[in-house]
Amino acid sequence: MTATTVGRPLTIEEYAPLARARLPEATWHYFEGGAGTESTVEANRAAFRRVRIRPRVLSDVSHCDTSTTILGEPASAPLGVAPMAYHELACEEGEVATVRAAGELRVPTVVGIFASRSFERIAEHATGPVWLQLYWLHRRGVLERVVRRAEDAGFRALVLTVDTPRLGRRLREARHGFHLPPHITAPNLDGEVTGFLHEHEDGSSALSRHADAFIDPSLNWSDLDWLRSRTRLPIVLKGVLSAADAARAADLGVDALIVSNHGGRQLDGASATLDALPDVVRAVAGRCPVFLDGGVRGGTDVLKALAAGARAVFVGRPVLWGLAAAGEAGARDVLTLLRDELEDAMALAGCPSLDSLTPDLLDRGAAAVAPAASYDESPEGRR
Ligand SMILES: Cc1cc2nc3c(=O)[nH]c(=O)nc-3n(C[C@H](O)[C@H](O)[C@H](O)COP(=O)(O)O)c2cc1C
Ligand SMILES: CC(C)CC(=O)C(=O)O
Repeated sequence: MTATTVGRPLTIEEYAPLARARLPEATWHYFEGGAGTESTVEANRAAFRRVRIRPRVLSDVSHCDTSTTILGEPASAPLGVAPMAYHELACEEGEVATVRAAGELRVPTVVGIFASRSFERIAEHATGPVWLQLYWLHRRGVLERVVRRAEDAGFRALVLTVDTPRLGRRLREARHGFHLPPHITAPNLDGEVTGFLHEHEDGSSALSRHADAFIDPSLNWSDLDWLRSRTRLPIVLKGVLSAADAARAADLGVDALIVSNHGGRQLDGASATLDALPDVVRAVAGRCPVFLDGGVRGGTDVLKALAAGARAVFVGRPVLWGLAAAGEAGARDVLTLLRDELEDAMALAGCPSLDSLTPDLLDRGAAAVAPAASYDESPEGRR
C-alpha cells in the first residue's frame, strides 16, 4: 500500500510517489514498467504477499544480527543493489551516488554495463564491493575490454544477465516514446552506443532499439567458457528460473545464481521469483549461493526469501526511487529501511540470526517446497 507522507518516508514504498513527482513522466514509466500485461511484475509482489510467516517464540531475540558474507565479503545485511542502466536518469551523480549509499551499509552494488558513469569513477567512490553486470554484446572485443577495465578498477564479480536475448515488450516505454536526454550516455561502451539512443520515435522505445542492436541473442552454454577464460573474477548468472538450468550452471561451476525475472520486464508470464526459488535452491544443492531479486519491498520480503533458501536479495526499482527522491541520501535510506525492517522481522519471528531463517518459518505452500541444502559461505564450505 503506497501512502503519501509528510517528512521522512517510513516505508520503502513511500519513496515511489516522491520519485514520481520529480521525474519526467516517460522516465517514471521506464523505471516502473514491465513487459506486456505486466503480470510478472504483479506476480513478484503477489508471491511475497501470499507466503505467510509462522513466528517462533521464546528464542531470546535481544540481539538480532543481520550481518553476513556475500561472495565471501562481509555485508551488514543480506542485501545488494540490482543492476540497472543509466542511474543518471534518477539523479545527477548517477552510479556514484548509488555506490556511496550501498558502501555505507557495506552491501554490494551491481553496476550495469549501461552505466552512466565510467567504471573507474564509480570505483573511486565505492566503499563497498562493486560487481559488474554484463550483457552478451555482439562485439566480443568490446566485452573483453569492459571486463578488463572492471577488473583493473577493482570490481569483485561479473554478473552475466541471461534472460535478455532481446528486450521484453515494454509497452509503457513505447507509449511514452521513451528516449534518453542527450547528456546521458554509456561511457563504458566506447562510443558503441550512439544515435538512436537519444532519438524520439512515436510508438517505440529508443532504449529497446539500442539494446536490441547491441545484445547478441546467440548466447548459449558454451559461451561461458569464453567468459571464464577471460577473467579471474567470480561469475554470477542472473535471470535463472528453471531448476534444470540451475543444475546445469552449478555443474559448470558458476560462482552464484540470481533467481530473477528482470523485475517482470522480460518474459511476461514468467514465474514469480519467490515461487521459483526453492526448486532452484534444491537443484543447486549447496554448490553455490543462490540470490533473488524482484518485488522485494520490505524486511518481511527479505526474511521470506532467505527462509526459502536465498543467501541474499537484490533490490531494483526502490533504489531508483530513493535516488530520484533524494539522491545518495535517498538510496541510503531505502537500503537502511530494508535492513532495519529485516532486523525487526527477525526479532518478531523469533530468529536472532540469519541461520535461523529456515523453510519451516513459512506457512504451507512455501514450506512444502523446502530446499534440500543451503550454501555454506564458511571457508570450509566455499570451493
Ligand atoms: C530501470 C531498470 C533498468 C534495469 N536495467 C537492467 C540492466 O541494465 N541489466 C540487468 O541485468 N537488469 C536490469 N534491470 C533489472 C534489475 O536488475 C532487477 O532484475 C529488477 O529490477 C528487480 O526487480 P525490482 O525492481 O522489483 O526490485 C533493470 C530494472 C529496472 C527497473
Ligand atoms: C538498457 C536496457 C537493456 C536496460 C535493461 O535491462 C532494462 O531496462 O531492463
